[in-house]
Amino acid sequence: MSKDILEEIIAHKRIEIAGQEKVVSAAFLEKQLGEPVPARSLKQALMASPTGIIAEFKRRSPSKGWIHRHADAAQIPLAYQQAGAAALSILTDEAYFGGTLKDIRTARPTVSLPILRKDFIISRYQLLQAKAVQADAVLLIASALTPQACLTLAKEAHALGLETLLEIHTEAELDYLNEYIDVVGVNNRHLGTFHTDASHSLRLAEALPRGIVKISESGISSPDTLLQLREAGFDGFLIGETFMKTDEPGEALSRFIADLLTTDYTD
Ligand SMILES: O=C(O)c1ccccc1NCC(=O)[C@H](O)[C@H](O)COP(=O)(O)O
Repeated sequence: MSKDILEEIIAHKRIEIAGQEKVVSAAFLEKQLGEPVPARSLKQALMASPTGIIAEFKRRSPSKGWIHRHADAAQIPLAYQQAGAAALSILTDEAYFGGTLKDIRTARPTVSLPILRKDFIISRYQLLQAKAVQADAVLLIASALTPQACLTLAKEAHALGLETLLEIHTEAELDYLNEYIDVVGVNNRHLGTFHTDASHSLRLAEALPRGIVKISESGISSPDTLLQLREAGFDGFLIGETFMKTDEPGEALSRFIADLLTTDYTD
């Protein structure tokens, strides 16, 4: 993704949110929510899980086009859970990723795992939407926000009972960390070229603060890579395309975990 495309996505998002707010106001959404319901904790799920895999539901991407055009949100998240995922990520951006908030609403009653709303969050309205469909955590992308906006959104997310995943790509973006961030993720996807390189996380690992749950995101396609990342201190691994490009993403995750366990024990 070029920086221009990130800017394009964010510009589109602003227009999209303004349109949505005209149809369903923030005040209406807030009223629907009632008392804050505690989220299923992504952080705790990652710490407790033997795999640490956050399995992603992703129909398309700006880098690859359609990956799994007719993916069913009533079937794949459940299959991921049955295969041994630690948590789920559901892309809700429609224009660039072919997802919708409805995908979380559909998946929620079928699974007990924490669900991350994966989107380009730039306003409190999107946090209300996330809560309304019973997501448990939201993504905050450093390169799409200022540190102050990140702090404000993370604080508001907590007030609504949502956990936060801060995504960084550079060491400098560690400045975005604040007391309301629950998990920090290193994105292996280069924002200028779309190139994904899991060793990017290995290079940044030393710079990450101790005592925070850490995940590595994007471009993870083998158990070997996951084990190297785990060795370097990562607790979680966000994986989408590796599973979604197959006909049966849940079975692909099952095979991945079986290979992971075999590799782990024979090391
Ligand atoms: O996937 C993309 O092409 C992409 C482009 C621009 C911004 C974000 C993008 N992906 C969102 C994600 O964070 C990934 O879906 C997630 O990290 C999983 O990555 P992968 O395992 O490589 O599908």
